Amino acid sequence: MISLQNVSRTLDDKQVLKNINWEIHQGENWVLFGLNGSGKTTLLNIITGYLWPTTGTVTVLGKEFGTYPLYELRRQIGFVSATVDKMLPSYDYAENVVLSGKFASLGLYEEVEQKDIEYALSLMEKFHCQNLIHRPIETLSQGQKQKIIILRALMAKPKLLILDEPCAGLDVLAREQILGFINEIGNDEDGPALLYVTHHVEEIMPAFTHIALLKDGQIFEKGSISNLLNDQIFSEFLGKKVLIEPFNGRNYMKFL
Ligand SMILES: Nc1ncnc2c1ncn2[C@@H]1O[C@H](COP(=O)(O)OP(=O)(O)OP(=O)(O)O)[C@@H](O)[C@H]1O
Repeated sequence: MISLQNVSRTLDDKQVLKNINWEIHQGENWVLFGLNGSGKTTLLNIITGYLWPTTGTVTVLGKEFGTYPLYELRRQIGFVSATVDKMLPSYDYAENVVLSGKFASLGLYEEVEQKDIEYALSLMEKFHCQNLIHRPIETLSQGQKQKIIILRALMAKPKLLILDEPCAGLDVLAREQILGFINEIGNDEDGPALLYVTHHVEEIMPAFTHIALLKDGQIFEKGSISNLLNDQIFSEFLGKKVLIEPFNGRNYMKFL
């Protein structure tokens, strides 16, 4: 799905990413875990083709960057961040925003086909959002808006869905709702591979299989969550003694 080989990136004389080697295969759901300033955004910008690496090669969905039209690739990659909701058309209905994912717009400005409408509604039903049908966006809670934005990304049937801190700014209840929602998408056999960016251990849901720990622009460790999500690795990664406590399929971190 994604292959980064010896990827480095310099911005204004600062080496922001250093020699990143990372492979994401079909059937894997990854967490990209890093503290502020570790290089997560820069890495995502490289994966989505908005930034070019200074050195190294990037292959996404089997296509090496530079050899294939980027807009074709981007259509197959869904992207959700915490800030997209600010751009939502407030008077439009939720289902129209979902539908607009087909056209890579945020509201509906194009002619739609019946089959697209049916697919949008089926997505809303499949992921338990039928109660949001016919609701103007301005009447939705922050968590409900985020669900609509995620469904909008699914509308284009992406092979890869990147979720860049999608729970940032949500209250604890809305966050739990969204995490459950994302977990369901991650468990869906017909769904896209997920790449979830966070710096919160408790957001790592059971559907995630792998984790890459990014520190100072370098991959500190990467591999299966069962091997890496533990006291020793996280204490070394953070440079502070921490305890990772599993509970009910999730993990919680405490500083000692
Ligand atoms: N245009 C730029 N010029 C110089 N340095 C930059 C530039 N953009 C980012 N950086 C630096 O590169 C490092 C990585 O930034 P990046 O935004 O990728 O990190 P991040 O992990 O996404 O951080 P956060 O979680 O705070 O958003 C930071 O130290 C940042 O200050």
